[in-house]
Amino acid sequence: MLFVIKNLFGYLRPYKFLSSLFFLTLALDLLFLSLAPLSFQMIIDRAIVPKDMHVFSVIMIVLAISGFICISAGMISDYALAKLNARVQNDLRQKLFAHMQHLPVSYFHKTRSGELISHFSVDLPVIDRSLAILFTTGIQSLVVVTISTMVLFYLEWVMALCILVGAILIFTGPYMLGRRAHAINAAYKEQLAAMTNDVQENTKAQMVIKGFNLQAVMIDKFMERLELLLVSNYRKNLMAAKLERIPALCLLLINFTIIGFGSYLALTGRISVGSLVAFFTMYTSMGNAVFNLTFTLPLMTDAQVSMERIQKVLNEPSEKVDHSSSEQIDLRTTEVSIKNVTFGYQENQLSIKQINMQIPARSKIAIVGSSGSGKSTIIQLLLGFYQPSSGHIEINGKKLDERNRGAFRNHVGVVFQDHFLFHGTIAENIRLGKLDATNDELRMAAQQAEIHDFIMSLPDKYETLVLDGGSNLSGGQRQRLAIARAILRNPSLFILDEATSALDPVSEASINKTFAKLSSDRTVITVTHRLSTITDMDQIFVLEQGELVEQGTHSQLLQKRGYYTRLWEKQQRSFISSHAER
Ligand SMILES: Nc1ncnc2c1ncn2[C@@H]1O[C@H](COP(=O)(O)OP(=O)(O)OP(=O)(O)O)[C@@H](O)[C@H]1O
Repeated sequence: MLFVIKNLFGYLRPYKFLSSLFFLTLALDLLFLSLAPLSFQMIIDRAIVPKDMHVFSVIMIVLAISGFICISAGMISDYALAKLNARVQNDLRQKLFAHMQHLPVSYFHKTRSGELISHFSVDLPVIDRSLAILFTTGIQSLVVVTISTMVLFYLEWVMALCILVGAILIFTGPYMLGRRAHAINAAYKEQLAAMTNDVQENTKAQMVIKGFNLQAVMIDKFMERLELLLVSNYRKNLMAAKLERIPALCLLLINFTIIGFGSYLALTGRISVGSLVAFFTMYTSMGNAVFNLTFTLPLMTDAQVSMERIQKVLNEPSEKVDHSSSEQIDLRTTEVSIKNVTFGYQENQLSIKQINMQIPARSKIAIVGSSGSGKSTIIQLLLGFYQPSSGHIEINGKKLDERNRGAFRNHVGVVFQDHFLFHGTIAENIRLGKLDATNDELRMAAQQAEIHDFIMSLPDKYETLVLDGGSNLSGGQRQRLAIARAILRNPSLFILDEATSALDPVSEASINKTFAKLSSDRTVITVTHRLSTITDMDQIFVLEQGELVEQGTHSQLLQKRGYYTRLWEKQQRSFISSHAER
C-alpha cells in the first residue's frame, strides 16, 4: 500500500497547484463529514432535552453554513481530482510511449508485442482507477477513521479502545495475505498479456490461417490459453473476495461488541443518551469508512503489480541516441569499415564470425549469400541496432559506438525487407523520410520510386488512406512507397535490405537504374538474393554461415569459380528453365 501511495504522490508532483487545491478542499469536505455526527449530541443534550429553541436555531444555522461550505469544497475537489487524474494518465502514457521509442531494437525482438500493448490496455487503466479511488474513497475513509477515532476517545475512551483494537484486527488478515495476493495478481496479468499477444498475432495471421484452414487449430490453441487464464482469473477473484470478506467479518464482530457494550453503559447511566446516539452515529460512519478502506485493498495490490510492470519497462536502458546533437557526418567523402566483427543474438550461437569489409565512399557494394548466412545481421549492426560482441564498425574513420547514432541515422536511407507502412495517407507515409519535405519533393521521390503514376490513378491520390501495415496495397506497391520514403530522405548512404524483392524483374531493373543514377555520389549497400541485379557493383561480399567466404567484382568472383560461381550458375539455370517452360 505504501508503495502505491508513494508512487501516486510521485505522479502528482508536477501539479503542485492542482494537488494543493484538491487536498485543501478535500480536507474541508472531510472535516465537516467527520464532525457532523457530533451535532446529534449537541441537538439532543443542549437543545431537545432542555427544550432550548435558541440553541436549536444556532445549531441549525451553523449546520447549514457548514453544509454549504462542505458541498462547495467537495465540488471543487471533484474538479481538481478529475483534472489531476487525466493529467497523470496522460503523463504516464506519454512517458511509457516515449521511452519505448528509445528502447533498443533488441528489446522488441525479445519482448512479445502483446505484452507492451497490455501495459497500455491493462496496467494504465488500473493505475487510473487506483488514483481515483485512493484519493476519494481511500483518503476520505482514512480521514473519517482518524477524526472519528479521536472524537470517540473524547466521548467514551473504553469503547473507543475496543474499536481501535478491532480496526487493527481488520487489517491484519489482508496484510498477511498481501504477498500471496501480489503473486496471484502478477500471474493473472502475465496471462492477460499473453492472451492479448495471441489475439494480436491471430489478427495479423488471418491470411495464413484461412489459407491453411487453421481456424479449428487456432480456436483449440486459444482455448488452452483461456484455460490458463480462467484458473488465474479465478484465483485472482477469490483472493480479492478474501481480502474483502475477512475485514467484513471482523467488522461484524466489533459491531456486536460495541452495540452491546454501549447500550450497557447507557442502561447503567454511565453515559448520556445524547452521547450514546452521537457515539453510535460516529461509529457507524467510521464503520462505513473502514469497510470502504477494505474495498480498496484488492485494488492496491492490483495497482502495485501494474506500477511494477510499468516501472520495469521504464527501467529498461535506452538506446544511446542523441537526436539533438549536431554531429556532422558526410559519407560522400568517407567510408564504412567493418573490422573483425563477431556477433551472436544468443551468446552460444554466432551469426557473424570475424567479418571484415571495407566500403569506400561513393562505392556500390552488395552482400550476398544463402538464407540465414548473416546478411541482414550485418545491416542491423551497421545501423547500431546491436553491438558486436568483438570487433567494431567505423563510420568516417570513427567507431560507430562513439558516434551519435541519431545523427548517423539521419544520413541513412534504409529500405528493409519488412518495409512497414503506417495507418495514414500515402503522402504521410512517404513524408516520414523527410518531415519538412515539400509536395514537389514528395512527388519527385514517388516518381523516382516509380509509384507516382499509380498514386495519381487512385481516387484520393496522395491522400489515399493506407491501412495498417499497408494491407490495401500490393507487395510491390508497398515496397515502392518504402523506396520513395528512403529516396526523399536524400541520404548519403543507402542501405537496401532486399529492397526490391517484391518487384517483378523488369520493375526491379528499372528501380535499380534509378538507384544507380541517384547514387552517383553516395554509398550504397545492397543485400540481395538476385545476383543478376548486382553484376555491375564495385564490390560483392559473399557470406556463408556467418563467414565472409569471397569478395570481389562479379567478373572476379566468376573467375574464382568458387561459392559465388555456384550460386550464380544455379540462379542462371533456374532462370533459363523458368523461361523455357513459358
Ligand atoms: N532477432 C534474432 N534473434 C535470434 N536469432 C536471429 C535473429 N535474427 C536473425 N537470427 C539468426 O541469425 C542468423 C542470420 O540471420 P540473418 O537474418 O542475418 O540472415 P540473412 O542472411 O539475412 O537471411 P535471409 O536471406 O533469409 O534474410 C540466422 O541463423 C538467424 O536464425
